[in-house]
Amino acid sequence: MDAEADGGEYIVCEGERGDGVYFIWEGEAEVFRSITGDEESHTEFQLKCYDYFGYSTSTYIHHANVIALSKLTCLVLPHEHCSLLQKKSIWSTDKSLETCLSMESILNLEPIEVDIFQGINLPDAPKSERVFGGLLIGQALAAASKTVDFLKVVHGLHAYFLIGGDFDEPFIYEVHRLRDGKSFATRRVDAIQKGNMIFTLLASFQKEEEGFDHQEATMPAVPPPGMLWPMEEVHESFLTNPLLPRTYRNMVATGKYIPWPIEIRFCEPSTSTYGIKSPPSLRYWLRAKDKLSDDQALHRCVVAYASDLIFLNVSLNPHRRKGLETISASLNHSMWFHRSVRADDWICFVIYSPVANNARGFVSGQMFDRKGELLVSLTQEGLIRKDRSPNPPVTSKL
Ligand SMILES: CCCCCCCCCCCCCC(=O)SCCNC(=O)CCNC(=O)[C@H](O)C(C)(C)COP(=O)(O)OP(=O)(O)OC[C@H]1O[C@@H](n2cnc3c(N)ncnc32)[C@H](O)[C@@H]1OP(=O)(O)O
Repeated sequence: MDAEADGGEYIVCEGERGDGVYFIWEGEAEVFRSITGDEESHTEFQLKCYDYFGYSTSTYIHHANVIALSKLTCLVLPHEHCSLLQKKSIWSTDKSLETCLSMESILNLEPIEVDIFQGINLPDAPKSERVFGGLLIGQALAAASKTVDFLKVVHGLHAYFLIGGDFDEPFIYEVHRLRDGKSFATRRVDAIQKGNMIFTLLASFQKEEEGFDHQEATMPAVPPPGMLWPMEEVHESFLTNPLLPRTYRNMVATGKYIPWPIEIRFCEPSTSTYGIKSPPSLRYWLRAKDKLSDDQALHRCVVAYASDLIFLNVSLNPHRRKGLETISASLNHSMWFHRSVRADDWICFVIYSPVANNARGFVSGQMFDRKGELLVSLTQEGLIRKDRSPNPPVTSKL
């Protein structure tokens, strides 16, 4: 909506309830406050084109009068739409994000001190037995990104998971500025809980630069995501699938299913649930469920988060058999970003495990966009063991 006034007319009056934020589109105005009653008044300053005033919430009362000095046109953003003015990006620490489970809320960090940030495991986020490694990678990378010149984006990262995290304690991310060069910048981020370093990440950032270009890797021929089942439907089918043990089906039926913020579509039916041996490879499409703001740093953090979801367990495929219970935990994780990514568009994750030995599985992966361009290369090494106890309680060592 807009508001108009001629020279000398009041556009807002002191003591009146504010109805939104006013942006001056044309003309000039004067701000003044009454000092005692109506007689004395006191000019504060003048407003010109593109200046703005007013309040974004309906409870505020104007503390000054605004009078048009000439013909004045203001565009008014009513307070009920003022949330549009809030930034939606990992650079914002908007508290309202905590109410909905979007990727931006999961990666949201609170600045505590210079180069120190705090992240949490949202209570309503999906959980497994351990604090999800991808959460630590995504939040630590977000912390590092906040300390780097915005023209530089992450191109490589290497992380180590040192101790299992505690779901109920905040993660404190300490960023160490190792180097700031003209083209590159390097950061180390340590994640601390109760005084213990649980995770550490090294990340290198680079400015965009013209250079040599080739791609030998080719995306395998896979069905497009639109032709494949959403994970939710696969999950529902477990309830009635007679191939699955009854105990497993009961667990699916009674367990609370919390949808992931990442949508996943397997390119071929996954047999891992059935306890059947299969080759050490997997291909699936993934993307963030929510639309993300255009912030390349955010997109890379979301891809980093998602990359740890279904990766290491591919190394268990050739060892699966009925009744075999396993424990697994990511030990380290490396990523190389070759190109810009859009985490809210489909990405094909092609995983292969060339070796497992000494209770460690090794996986390597490639992520392609829908055109077949290689976006990211990844590797991970993780602990894979036969479970010694039927239901091992995984507790934090902090
Ligand atoms: C989108 C939604 C996301 C959220 C949903 C996610 C779902 C998807 C999930 C995706 C998941 C993605 C992947 C992720 O996110 S995994 C999460 C990220 N990774 C980690 O948290 C690993 C952190 N690192 C460590 O915990 C340590 O470095 C480890 C443990 C690796 C080594 O440290 P250490 O050298 O000290 O270890 P240890 O060898 O002495 O053993 C440690 C303990 O384990 C017991 N133990 C040993 N062997 C067995 C056995 N065979 N059966 C049963 N228990 C066994 C053993 O008794 C001992 O306990 P205790 O005696 O000390 O009490």
